[in-house]
Amino acid sequence: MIVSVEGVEFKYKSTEILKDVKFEVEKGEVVSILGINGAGKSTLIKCINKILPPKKGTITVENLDVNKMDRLDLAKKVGYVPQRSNGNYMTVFDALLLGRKPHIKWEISKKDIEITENVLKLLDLEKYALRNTNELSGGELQKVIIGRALVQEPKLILLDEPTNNLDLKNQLEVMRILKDVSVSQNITSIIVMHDINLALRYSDKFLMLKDGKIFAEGGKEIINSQNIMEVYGVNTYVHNLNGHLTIVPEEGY
Ligand SMILES: Nc1ncnc2c1ncn2[C@@H]1O[C@H](COP(=O)(O)OP(=O)(O)OP(=O)(O)O)[C@@H](O)[C@H]1O
Repeated sequence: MIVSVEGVEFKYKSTEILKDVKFEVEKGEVVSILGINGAGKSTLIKCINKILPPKKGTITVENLDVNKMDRLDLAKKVGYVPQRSNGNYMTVFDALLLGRKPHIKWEISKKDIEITENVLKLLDLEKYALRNTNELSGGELQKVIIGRALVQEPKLILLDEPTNNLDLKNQLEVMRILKDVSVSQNITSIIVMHDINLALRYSDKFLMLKDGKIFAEGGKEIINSQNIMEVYGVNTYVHNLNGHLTIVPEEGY
């Protein structure tokens, strides 16, 4: 087990967002968090990354209590891709290299450069290496931010709607890369997703969040018409298309 969330509660002022959230994630799993807008998905992954402090409960990563870890130690284990990012006057290469920061002691090593170059290649960003990040399209920038999390060589990556800005090919590519690193490097991903079909294709496990609680948790079997109705309020058919489970909303849902 890499992540354990136990009895987590979170409030923004007096508004309760997360109520007794409890789940575990195994090493190397790709996990999608599903739920309607405002369900608390981003809040949950921000709690795991210690950006927000839960009011109650415990979150551990590799059996260490996140709340007791310092930022640097946490950054060696956990990468985070936020919902929105801005570019700046830093080049793509330097923005990726920044992901090595938690590992750099005195100066940048050959290994740091090598890892950065590998991720540049993996995400097909080589042609942008020397361009400033404020001169990229939204999708290109999104890939750089995902790349920076990979350069960090974390055990766990938390991603908040990572495919949002991406065209179809890049959506598939990013999800495939997350799946590949989960298999080849045992890196775990917890991904907030709105596209249920994309989630179905690449995830091992699903967490459906409703009213601040885990409504359903498990494999593909929990992505069924009944649960989708309960969580999203939409009538759907579940089809098996060439071996891929596919959710199709009913006419007039
Ligand atoms: N800084 C904040 N202060 C007060 N309320 C907030 C704050 N951030 C989020 N909220 C509220 O908390 C609730 C959960 O927000 P959160 O961003 O976690 O939802 P989400 O499931 O990620 O939504 P989406 O799918 O729209 O991104 C929402 O009702 C939101 O309006």
